[in-house]
Amino acid sequence: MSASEACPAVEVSGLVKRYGSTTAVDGLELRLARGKVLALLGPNGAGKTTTVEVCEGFLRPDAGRVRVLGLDPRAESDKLRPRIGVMPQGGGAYPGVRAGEMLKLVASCAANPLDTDWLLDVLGLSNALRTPYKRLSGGQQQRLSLACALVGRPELVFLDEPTSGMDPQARRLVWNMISALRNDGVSVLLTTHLMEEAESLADHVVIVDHGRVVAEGSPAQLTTEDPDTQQLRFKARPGLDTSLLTAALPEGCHVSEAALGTYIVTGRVDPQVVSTVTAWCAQQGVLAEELHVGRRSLEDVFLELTGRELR
Ligand SMILES: Nc1ncnc2c1ncn2[C@@H]1O[C@H](COP(=O)(O)OP(=O)(O)OP(=O)(O)O)[C@@H](O)[C@H]1O
Repeated sequence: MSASEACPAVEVSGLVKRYGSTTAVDGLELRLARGKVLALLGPNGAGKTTTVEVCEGFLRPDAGRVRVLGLDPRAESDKLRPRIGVMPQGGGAYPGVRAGEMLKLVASCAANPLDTDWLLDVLGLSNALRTPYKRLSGGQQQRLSLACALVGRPELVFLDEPTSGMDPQARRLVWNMISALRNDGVSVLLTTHLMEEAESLADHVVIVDHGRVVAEGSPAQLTTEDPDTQQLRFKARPGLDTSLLTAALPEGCHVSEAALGTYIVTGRVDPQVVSTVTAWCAQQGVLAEELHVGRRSLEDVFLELTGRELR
């Protein structure tokens, strides 16, 4: 294994990036191992795109050290560019260019490109070959952008919100492609607002807020299977007095109405707790529906760490 193959795909330490008086990234640390998928999560404005654009070499950091495939993305961009694929947020193409031409143009810059017809077919774009970029639907533009990121057989791809604006079919197709890339040993750094996307694709999840890492780990580590942090979720009529139910449960259990008519019991959820909850609901004359016992979802963890208020 050569020295550059041994190094992580992405290594970021102490990254700071400011726009005037706004500190978009504030001492961020990140490490993506080779052949793995890392999902960067965070509320709007948390600094995800800025971080990705620094890694891609498009932005100059104000402080910190960034290495991508062992290279400095700005000083060594000529060496790096042929080895990475970039899918920017919101596409980015000359509006009049036809989809097929666009992909062929990008392919012509690669030493050993994938077959463009095959790639367009796989991404369901064969019928849009001659369609100008501006006339493609949002989801088609996203898929073309993904094709452009992949056509040069990159070792590492940056995907900034790859499935935003896609219908469920296209989203699943892209998820399968990302899994296939990982199986082929390609490293993937993606940003997303879809917890399901991060949970099902990522080996490593990094949650950022205000430009800093607030939590990281595998999806399983973040949602932890510790019995003390399991939860029971159920639906029932909105407005139940959760303090009364909490009082009926063993010490350490707590009930909250997380959303209108959705209740969450946290603590050590054992058979006795389930039985107490259903009996208490029966006493109130309400049916506990969609009762589910399990670990916290990634969304629960995300909201706990970053709060519920809008950004
Ligand atoms: N070119 C710019 N000029 C000034 N401020 C900027 C610029 N780009 C980003 N910012 C600010 O930097 C902060 C981080 O933005 P960034 O786009 O990195 O966040 P994000 O996590 O990718 O957000 P989103 O989820 O909404 O895409 C925000 O406060 C944003 O307004």
